[in-house]
Amino acid sequence: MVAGPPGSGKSTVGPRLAERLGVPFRDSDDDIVLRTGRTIADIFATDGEPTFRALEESVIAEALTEHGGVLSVGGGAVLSTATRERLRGHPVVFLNIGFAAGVRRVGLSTARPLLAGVNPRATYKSLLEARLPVYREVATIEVATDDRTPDEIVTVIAAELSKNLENTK
Ligand SMILES: Nc1ncnc2c1ncn2[C@@H]1O[C@H](COP(=O)(O)OP(=O)(O)O)[C@@H](O)[C@H]1O
Ligand SMILES: O=C(O)C1=C[C@@H](OP(=O)(O)O)[C@@H](O)[C@H](O)C1
Ligand SMILES: [Mg+2]
Repeated sequence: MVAGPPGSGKSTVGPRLAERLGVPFRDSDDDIVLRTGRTIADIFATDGEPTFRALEESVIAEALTEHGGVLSVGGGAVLSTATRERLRGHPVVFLNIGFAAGVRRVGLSTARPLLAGVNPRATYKSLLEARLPVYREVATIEVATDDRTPDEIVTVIAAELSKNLENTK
C-alpha cells in the first residue's frame, strides 16, 4: 500500500511502482468514484466526510482481500483504526512531503474538499503535523519525496522492498 498526505504523489507514484513490479494498480479514490459514480468532492459536499470515510474503509478492505498489486490510498485513509488493523503484515510505503513542496503540489485544486476551505495552507499544515505519527505508525518504508522525481521515488521503493524481502528470507 502507498500512503501519505495529499500531494505526496501516491496517485502518481503508485501506478509507476506497479508497472515496475509487474503487478496491477488500484487507487482507493478511483475505486470510490467507480463504485458510486460520483466525484469525491460531491460525496463530501452532499453526504459529508463520515460517508466518504465509510466508503473508503470498504473499498480498501475489498482491495486488500482481492487485489494482489499496489494500492494507493487517499491521504486520510490510515486515520481509520479498522484500516490500520487490516494493514498489519502488508508492506506500507509512506511518501513523505514537506509543507512548502506539498502546498505547491496540491495547488489551488478544488478536487480535494478538505483543502478547499478558507485557509487551505493552514489546514494543510495542521493536517501534515497531526497525521505524521499515524503515517509513521503504519509505514514499513518511508521515502522523502520533496526533491525526487516520481521515477526516482519508484527506484528507492523497489530497492527498499527487495531489501526487506531479503531480510525475511
Ligand atoms: N515527485 C514529484 N515531484 C513533483 N511533482 C509531483 C511528484 N509526485 C507527484 N507530483 C505532482 O503533485 C500533484 C499531486 O500528486 P498526486 O499523485 O495526486 O498526490 P496524492 O495522490 O498523494 O495526493 C500532481 O500534480 C502530481 O503530478
Ligand atoms: O487527506 C484526505 O483526507 C483526503 C485525500 C484525498 O486523496 P489524496 O491524498 O490522494 O489527495 C481524498 O481521499 C480526499 O479528498 C480526502
Ligand atoms: Mg491521490
